[in-house]
Amino acid sequence: MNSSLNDHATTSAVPEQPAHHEPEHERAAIAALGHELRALVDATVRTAASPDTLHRVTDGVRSLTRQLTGRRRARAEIPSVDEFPGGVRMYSPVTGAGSPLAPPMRVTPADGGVAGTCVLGKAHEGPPGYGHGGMSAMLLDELMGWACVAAGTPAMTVSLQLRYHRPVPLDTPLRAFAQVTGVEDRRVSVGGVITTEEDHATVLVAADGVFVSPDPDRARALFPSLPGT
Ligand SMILES: CCCCCCCCCCCCCC(=O)SCCNC(=O)CCNC(=O)[C@H](O)C(C)(C)COP(=O)(O)OP(=O)(O)OC[C@H]1O[C@@H](n2cnc3c(N)ncnc32)[C@H](O)[C@@H]1OP(=O)(O)O
Repeated sequence: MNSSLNDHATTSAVPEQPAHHEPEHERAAIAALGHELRALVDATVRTAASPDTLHRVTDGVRSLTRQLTGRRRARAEIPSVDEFPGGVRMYSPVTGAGSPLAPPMRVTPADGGVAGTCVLGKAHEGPPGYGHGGMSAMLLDELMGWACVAAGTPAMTVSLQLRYHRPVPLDTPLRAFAQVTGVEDRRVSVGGVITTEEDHATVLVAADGVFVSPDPDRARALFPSLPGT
């Protein structure tokens, strides 16, 4: 596993003369835009600005969107800056430093599995002040996928069972942990939990999942642009 997955998450400086086709420079630029877009999303869901202001900002955002021109990636295309499976995914909605949707969660190896740290904001809200249950599921699903990669068996979720013990607080450092608990041929059993960073003993959400590694023919069909498939 590439443990530097999210080292780009906090990068905010764009080189003055980015060297094109250098992945690290591209990733820094992607992460810088992702960072600003997440700030925009956060400001958008927290603001109490007047309708006039919202209309003015809408016009500004529309003109910015028009600047993202050029070739668009095809549906199943893997970005050149990514390392799939098992490495950097710049636009992952969970870990991607370039995603306006991602917290983004930082993944590192830990205690026989993988740990993920992040803070959920107002954009991830379910009950007022707490995280959406679907966000918890998404964090755990992704991290459990990373646990499969770390165990040497990249695999896809076929079932995910969640138990919500306590609400997950917003604006609070969180820690998720996932580990493989069993492997039977292509079937991988994985467990995961979410706690706060402050209190690892109080489980907020627990998950049990079954993941299956696609056989080579299925992998080729699902991911035609994956080198080696
Ligand atoms: C190159 C590989 C890359 C993979 C990397 C992924 C990275 C993901 C990134 C992370 C993103 C985060 C994560 C995400 O978001 S992953 C996205 C959400 N998940 C999906 O989209 C997966 C959708 N499902 C499928 O495409 C297929 O089911 C796959 C391809 C996974 C397996 O299709 P296959 O045709 O092989 O199987 P099946 O579907 O007929 O049946 C499944 C059933 O069979 C059991 N079973 C099957 N085989 C074995 C076996 N050998 N030994 C023991 N048991 C086996 C299996 O447990 C299940 O049991 P049950 O239902 O009866 O209880």
